[in-house]
Amino acid sequence: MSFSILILDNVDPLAEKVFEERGIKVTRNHNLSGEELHREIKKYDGIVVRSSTTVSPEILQSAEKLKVVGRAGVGVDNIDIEAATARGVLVMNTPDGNTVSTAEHTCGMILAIARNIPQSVQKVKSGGWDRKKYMGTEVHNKTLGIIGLGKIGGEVAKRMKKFGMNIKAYDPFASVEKADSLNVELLELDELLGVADFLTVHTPLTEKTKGLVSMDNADKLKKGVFLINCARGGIYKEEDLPRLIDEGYVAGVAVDAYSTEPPNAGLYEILEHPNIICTPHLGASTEEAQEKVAEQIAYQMSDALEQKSFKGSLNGKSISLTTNKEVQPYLELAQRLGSVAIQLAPEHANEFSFEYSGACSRFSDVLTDSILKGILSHHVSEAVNLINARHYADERGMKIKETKAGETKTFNDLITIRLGEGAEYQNISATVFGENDYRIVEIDGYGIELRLEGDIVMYQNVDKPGMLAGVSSTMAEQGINIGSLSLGRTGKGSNAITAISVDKPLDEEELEPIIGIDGVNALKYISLTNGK
Ligand SMILES: NC(=O)C1=CN([C@@H]2O[C@H](COP(=O)(O)OP(=O)(O)OC[C@H]3O[C@@H](n4cnc5c(N)ncnc54)[C@H](O)[C@@H]3O)[C@@H](O)[C@H]2O)C=CC1
Ligand SMILES: O=C(O)CCC(=O)C(=O)O
Repeated sequence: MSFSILILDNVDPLAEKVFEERGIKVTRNHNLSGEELHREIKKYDGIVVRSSTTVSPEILQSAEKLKVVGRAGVGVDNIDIEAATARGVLVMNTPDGNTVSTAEHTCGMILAIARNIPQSVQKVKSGGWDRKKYMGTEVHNKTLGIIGLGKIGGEVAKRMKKFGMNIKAYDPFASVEKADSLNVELLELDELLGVADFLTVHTPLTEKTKGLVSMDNADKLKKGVFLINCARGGIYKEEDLPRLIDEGYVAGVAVDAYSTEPPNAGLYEILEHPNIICTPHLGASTEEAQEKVAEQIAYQMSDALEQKSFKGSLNGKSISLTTNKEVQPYLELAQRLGSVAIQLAPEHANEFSFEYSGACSRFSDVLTDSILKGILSHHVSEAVNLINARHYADERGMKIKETKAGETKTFNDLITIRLGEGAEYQNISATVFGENDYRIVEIDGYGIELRLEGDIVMYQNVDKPGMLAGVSSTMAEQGINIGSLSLGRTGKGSNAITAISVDKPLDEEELEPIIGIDGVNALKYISLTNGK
C-alpha cells in the first residue's frame, strides 16, 4: 500500500528524506489558509506539524483518509487529540528529540535574566553605555526551583548544578529515586515558592499548571525571585507579570513561550517591560534538535502507517499493542467475539459484561477495545478502530463491565461476553487454540465447539430425533452446504443449542424456511465476513 504525507510546518528536510526512503510520497506546503488546508488534507494519510498549524476538530472532519498526525516536537496543544481519537486518527510526538536544546535555552535564559544580557546588549548597540543600571546577580549558591522535573527539568537541574546552584523541585508525579539521582530535593509547591531565587517551569499547560504563579499567590514567593518560562505561555499568569515586577515581588522574567504566538496586542505590555526578556519560542530551535525531531517523527509515522510499531503515539495505547505477537491472537479473538455478541444481542442492547480468564486477562484493557471494535463496527458508519472504539462506546452511552476471573479449568484463556437481560442467548465464551484457531466453546452453559469465522446459523431446539435432519435437508434444498456443526445439550431430551457453519452468506429468504421448522427457536444468523 502506498501512503502520502503532507508537511505543514517548518520541519527539517530530513523528514522528507526518511519518508522517501520508506517509499512514502511527501509534499511540503507551509502557510496554507484555512480553506486550502480543508481541501488539501483530504488527500493525505499523514500530516506533520510543529506548532504553527492548528489541527482542529473542523480540520479533522475534512481529513477523509488521515491516519496519523505527527508533531515534530513535544507539546501537542495545537492538536485536538480528543477529536483525532474520535476520528480514529493516531497522534504522535517525539518526546525527547529537543530536550537538550530546550534545557540549554532555559539555562541561557537564567543567565541572561540574572545578568541583564539582552537589555544591556540592546543598550550598547543603540550607542548607550550604562554599567550601573545593568548590575546583575550571581547564580552561584542561589536556589533554583524547578516546577516539573521531567525530561527538560531534569536536564536543567544537571546543568545548573554545575553553576553551583542548589536545586529544589516540585513535581507530584516525579519519583524520589529520580530526584535523588539528580541530587534534587522535592518540595511542596508553596515551600518551593518560598525558597526559590530563580523559578523555572517545565510542565505541560494543564488545568492544574495554568496560572501556577500570579498576583493571587505573590505573597508566597521569595521576594525578588526571577521567573523563567520556556515551557508554555500561561503557566505563569501572563497579564500579572508586569505587576509582579512593578510591585517588587519578582525581579525579572524570562519568557520563551506565549499563550498566543506570535504574541497579540494583549501581550505587548509584557514584551515592552524592561525587566522581562523574551525569545520567540526558540527552545527547540537548534539544527540538532530540528534534525532529531524531523528524523524521529518521519520514522515513527512510517512505522505506524506500515503497522510495524506505534512508538510515540499519544492516543493509541491499544493500537500500540497490535504489534505484540503475544497479544495479536487475543485481539482477533476479542474482535470476532464482539461481532458475534452484537449479532446475538437484542435490538438496542447497550449493556455488556466482558469477562477475561487465564493469560489473556493481563491484556483486558486492549481486549475490551477490540471487543468494542467488533461490536461497534456493526453500528457505526465511520471506520471503527482501536483508537476510537471507546469514544464511540461512550458516545452511545454503552455500559461496559469488565472482570478478570483468574484461571479457567478447561482452557488456557477464555473470553466471555454476557449480553444481559432480554437476550435469547445470554453468555457466549470463546478461546483461541494455537495461533489462529478461534472457537466458540460455550453458549449459555452448553458446550459448543465451532470456529469463529465465516457464516454461522445458530438456534435453540428441543433435543428430539429428526431435528437436525430437518434443518440440513431444508438447507440442502436451497443449495446451502454445511461446513461444520456443533450440538450442545445438558442431557438427553433436554433443550439444545445447535451451531452450524455454512459455506456462503445467507439472506432472509433462505433463512425463512429454517426458521419455520417446528422445534427450531431463537434462530440467529451470524456473519463474520466483510471484516466485521
Ligand atoms: N520552548 C520550547 O521550544 C519547548 C517547550 N517544551 C515544553 O516544555 C514542557 C516540558 O517538556 P518535557 O520536559 O519534555 O516534558 P515531560 O513530560 O518530560 O515533563 C513534564 C513534567 O511535568 C510534570 N508535571 C505535570 N503536571 C504537573 C503539575 N501540575 N505540577 C508539577 N509538575 C507537573 C510531570 O510529572 C513531568 O515530570 C512541555 O510543556 C513542552 O511542551 C518542550 C520542548 C521545546
Ligand atoms: O517546534 C518547535 O520549535 C516548538 C517546540 C516545542 O515547544 C515543543 O516541542 O513542545
